[in-house]
Amino acid sequence: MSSTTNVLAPYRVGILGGTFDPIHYGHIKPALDIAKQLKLDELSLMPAHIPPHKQGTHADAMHRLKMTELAAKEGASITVDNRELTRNTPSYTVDTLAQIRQERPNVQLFFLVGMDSLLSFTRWYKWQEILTYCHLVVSVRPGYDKALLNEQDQQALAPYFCDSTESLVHHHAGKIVLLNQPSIDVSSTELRSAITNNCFDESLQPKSVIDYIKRHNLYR
Ligand SMILES: Nc1ncnc2c1ncn2[C@@H]1O[C@H](COP(=O)(O)OP(=O)(O)OP(=O)(O)O)[C@@H](O)[C@H]1O
Ligand SMILES: O=C(O)c1ccc[n+]([C@@H]2O[C@H](COP(=O)([O-])O)[C@@H](O)[C@H]2O)c1
Repeated sequence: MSSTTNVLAPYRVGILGGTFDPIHYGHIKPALDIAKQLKLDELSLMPAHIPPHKQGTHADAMHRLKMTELAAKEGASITVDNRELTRNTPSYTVDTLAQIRQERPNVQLFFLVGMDSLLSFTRWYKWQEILTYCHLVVSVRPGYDKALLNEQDQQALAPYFCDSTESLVHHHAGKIVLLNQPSIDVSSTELRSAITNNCFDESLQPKSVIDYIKRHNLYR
């Protein structure tokens, strides 16, 4: 480490929450790109037990966790945080981040989401409180665009948007930053329907996850 770097930079922790039903490269690759771009010290994948905005899940939590653990091996520095699986209430991000913040008061937290999540963010439970714990990092996702935010949401979110990743160092939390990494056109919904038809694609999911799905006959 040079004498001028990192002396004042806070320790940076990135968290990608998701249903991961199943996990795919649209989750992992943008997260790894963001980790590099933002020089994150840690990156964790956090499977949701009861995703607040979804009508249930397809594979049970234990399978989603196992697939997430396999996918985490795709990046040397990725870990899995299973804390939400220990709660039997909706996996509200605000509760999770409040807990993490209590455990680690001094780290800078970055909650990673895709653009589709930004479009619904003002409907998340206590969304303003979420931004007191973390920065929100939004990755591009085919089919979704910031321009699709309605007028009311644009106004609500405007004070939080931040143009440069460099300036994030000056804020402990509370900024929303949009990053422009290569996009990956895949969703768990599309994969589930392909798997039902016995179609698997190693360009969209790690082979280890595909093998797990086959072994446990998931999504049939
Ligand atoms: N292809 C993608 N590119 C960028 N972000 C993505 C992509 N797929 C998912 N994400 C983001 O990852 C997080 C978890 O997504 P989730 O597990 O719901 O996957 P999904 O593919 O959207 O699932 P489903 O199709 O079942 O709704 C969300 O913040 C979502 O915006
Ligand atoms: O807290 C909320 O109200 C909330 C609403 C929607 C999604 N989330 C979180 O956002 C992450 C991605 O959710 P999903 O449904 O796209 O898999 C996951 O960690 C969810 O718990 C959280």
